[in-house]
This record gives sequence, structure tokens and C-alpha cells, in this order.
Amino acid sequence: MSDSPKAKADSDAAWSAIEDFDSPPIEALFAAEPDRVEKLVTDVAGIRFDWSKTHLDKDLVDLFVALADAQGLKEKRRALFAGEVVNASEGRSATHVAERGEGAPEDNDLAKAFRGRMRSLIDAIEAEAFGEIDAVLHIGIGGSALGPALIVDALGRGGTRLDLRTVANIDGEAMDEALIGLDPGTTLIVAVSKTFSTTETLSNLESALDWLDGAGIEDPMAQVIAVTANPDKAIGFGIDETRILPFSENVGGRYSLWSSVGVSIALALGWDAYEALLEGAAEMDRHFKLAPLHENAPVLAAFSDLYYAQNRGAETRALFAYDERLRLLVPYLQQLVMESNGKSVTAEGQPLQRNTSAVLWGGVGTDAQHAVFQLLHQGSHLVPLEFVAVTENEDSQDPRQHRQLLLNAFAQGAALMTGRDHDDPARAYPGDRPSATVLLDRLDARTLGALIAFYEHRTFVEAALLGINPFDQFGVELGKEMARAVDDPEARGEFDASTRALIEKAEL
Ligand SMILES: O=P(O)(O)OC[C@H]1O[C@](O)(CO)[C@@H](O)[C@@H]1O
Repeated sequence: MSDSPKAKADSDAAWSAIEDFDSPPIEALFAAEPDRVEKLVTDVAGIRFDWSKTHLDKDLVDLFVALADAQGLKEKRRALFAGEVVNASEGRSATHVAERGEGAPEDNDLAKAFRGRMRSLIDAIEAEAFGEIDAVLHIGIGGSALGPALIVDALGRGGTRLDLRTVANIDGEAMDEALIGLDPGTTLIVAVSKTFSTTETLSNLESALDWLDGAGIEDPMAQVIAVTANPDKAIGFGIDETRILPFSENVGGRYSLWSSVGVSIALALGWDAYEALLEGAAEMDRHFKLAPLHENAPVLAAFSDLYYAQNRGAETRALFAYDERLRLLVPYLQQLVMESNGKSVTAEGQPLQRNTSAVLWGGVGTDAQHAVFQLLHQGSHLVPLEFVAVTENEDSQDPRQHRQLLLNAFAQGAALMTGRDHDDPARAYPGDRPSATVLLDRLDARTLGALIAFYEHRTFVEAALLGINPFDQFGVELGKEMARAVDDPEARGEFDASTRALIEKAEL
């Protein structure tokens, strides 16, 4: 899309039409539209996306399609898959789709070459080139840790080939916990950092090397592999080039689990699982690329997100995984959504004239029903909900419980929508509260890959319609700089009285 006056006028007109739209209650929409479930339910890659219990209807979807046209969504999508510069502020493309073989041919080839290198290193590890290895300590933070942690926690419950531990925080407590029961002689350290300059990761890597050294390991550095888009820095740290797995700097950290960052996934779950993850994501890529906008799962979900954030003043949205295996889904998505779309300027650097992306929060059902659902049913805030559940779970300890889990998820969606009248206002439920349900046939690598790609594309569509760049994250820099400055006695004097007093109190 160009930022020409005409494009801006079209976009403003499309937004105005959406803002003026008066949506009937969801139950009235069900009564008026007999085919509502067919229209707002999409089945893709073994996942059902049911957006029928939201205020989307044909008219509202049409208005958002007009906005998508005005904002050049199709052109932006084409540019993403073609490997063109879509991250203008950093002058980069965003090639996570190429990691799944769905990008531009040269980007797909590069990803394939890096994957080949990763495969060779895994083969070497499995052939005991590093001696006997029974555990991996994965060191990384944010996008360099959340993905592998989610995938292995979700899929590795029946047992993993290696014991995978993840450590992110710059807190010795985190490292102590990660090391419990590990044998320094048989633990491989996987240090993951796109920039290889993140304080937490480098500090944890030094701690891990001290741990190996303290245990009498002759050459601790020989037990380390590095995954990075900045190999020179890793070499500078002392890691041998042959033990470095590079990936493209055009793969954003929060989109990086598909790249060499996934080495810990492949080590823990096996190569076939890692490839199935990529294939599932590629299937979602093709759906996103090819399905008409009004039948496109990530697009419809983004329309709904924007409708509630812009029209109904929803400042948050909540996601509850009705499956313990997906307990790390919310932290993973919080980075994806909030680091991508928590912006206040457009891609052209102009102030964003509307609300930024909603805050995403959530947890696991049914636990959350007994803790936070009171507010969701009766509180004054409107919080659009999303339930994520899995139809089959053959491994569940007790199939009766799995049945109850699903029934609860579905009943909550119905209760939020219908509400209930009561003479006593304290016992009345207003209803007309929107929810979406994402129902996976089963939880395997392929389906999980598709699920995560769905969230990536939904985030991209939201950004496209808001006109922001989802691929930079300058908002994290100031705090990092100030943390360095506050450690410098000379620079400290420049800080405010409260911060200086806290430092004094903690005797730092
Ligand atoms: O992989 P790196 O470069 O260590 O960065 C880790 C994380 O830190 C961030 O840069 C935020 O500070 C994220 O975007 C990123 O995923």
C-alpha cells in the first residue's frame, strides 16, 4: 500500500464505516443467520477455528474486507511471502515463512542449507561426537527460548530422547533449578541468541561454563553449541565455528523456532517431529496465502480482534488453553502479539490514530474458571475470550476427565454468550460476551505447527490493518540501556531520586 492521500482517505473511510457499525447481540445474529456456523467456522490443518460466537457477521466482515483492501493487505501478504522488505524500520524482510519452504526460492534455499547444517550437527551429537549426551541445557530468552520450551512441554510428555532444560532469566535461582539432577559430563549446552549479545543469555552461558569447570570438565567450551544470526560474536565468545548453527538475520526472534533455534526441539523430540512442525506451519501458510479473506482463519480472527479493540474499547483479550500440555501457549503468544503489535506509530512513523493491539493474557482451564472467570462473566470490562482445546487425548490419564475438560470449555463459551436474567442483579449475567474456540483434532507436531503459524499470520494481519510494522521492537531498548547506565556509578547521578534511593537501599 502506498501512503498516498487517496490510500489514506480510503483507509479512513473504511475505518469510519467500521466505527459506525452497530452490531446486534450475538444471539440475535445466530437467529438471523441460519448458516452462521458454516460462515464463521474454518477447518484448516486439523484445527477448527470457530469465530461464530463473536459479533462478526457478513456485513461487518465485508466492512473489514474493504479496510483490508484500503490497507493493501493482499499486497503486504504477497510482499511477506516474496521475501521483500516488510520490516522497513530495519530495512529487512521477514523470512520465517521460508523456514517452512513457503518463502521466496532463494530464502527457502538458504533456510534449507542452514537446516542441513543443523541436521549434520544433530547426527554428530547422536553419534556421540560430544561423548555420551543425555541432557540439553537450552540457554536463551524471549524468542530464543519460548518456542522450544512450548513445543517440548506440549509434545514431550510421553518422554523425550534427551532431558531438555531451559533457562532464560538473569537470576541464579533459575539456573539452579534448571541444573537440578543434571550430570555435567553428559549435558550439552545449547546457547541461543539471535544477536549473541543479550546480557541474560551471555551471563547464563558463563554460569553454565563455570558449572562445567567446577565439575572438573577439561574443556567446557567443547560442550557448547551456539545458535545465532551473528556467528562472529559467538566465535568472539570462544565457540568453535564448527559448533555454531547460523540462521538468517531476517528471521525475527519471536518467529525463530522454525529455524536453527529449533535444534533443541529436534534433539528432544526427534527430526521427524521437527519436520512435521514445519509442515503443519506450511499448511497454514498456504491457507493464509490462498483462501479468500472472508474464509481465511487468521484474517477473520484479526478482524474480530480489531473490532473489539477499536469499536468496543476492549483493552485486553484472554486465551485459555483447556489442555495442560498447552500451558506455555499464553507466554509464547504474549511475546508474539505484544512485541509485534504493541506500537504507537505507523510503519511510516506517523502517530497511530487508534488503539494499539489489545493486551493478551490468560491461563489454563478449568483452573482459571475458579479464579478469574467471575470478572469475565460479570465484570464491567469487555474481554473477548479464546478457548483452545484438543478433541482427542489418548494419553490422558483418565479419559472421563478429558471429556469434562472439553465440556467445560464449550459450556463457558455458551454461558458468556447467553448470560442469564435474574431478579437479583448480583446473580444476573449480562451475556453477549464474545468468545472464539480453537479446537485441534489432536495435539501433534503438525497440528501445533499449524496453530502457531495461525497466530503469526493473525498478528501480521492486525498490523497490516493498523498500518504498523510488526517486525521491529525498539520498545525493549531503553530499559536495556538504562540497566547498563544504572550500573555505572558516574551515570547513576543522572537518575531520579526514587531510583537512586532504591539502589542505595539494596546496597548495589
Ligand atoms: O535472541 P536474542 O538476540 O538473544 O534476543 C532475545 C530476545 O530479546 C528481544 O530482543 C527483546 O529484548 C527479543 O526480541 C528477542 O526474542
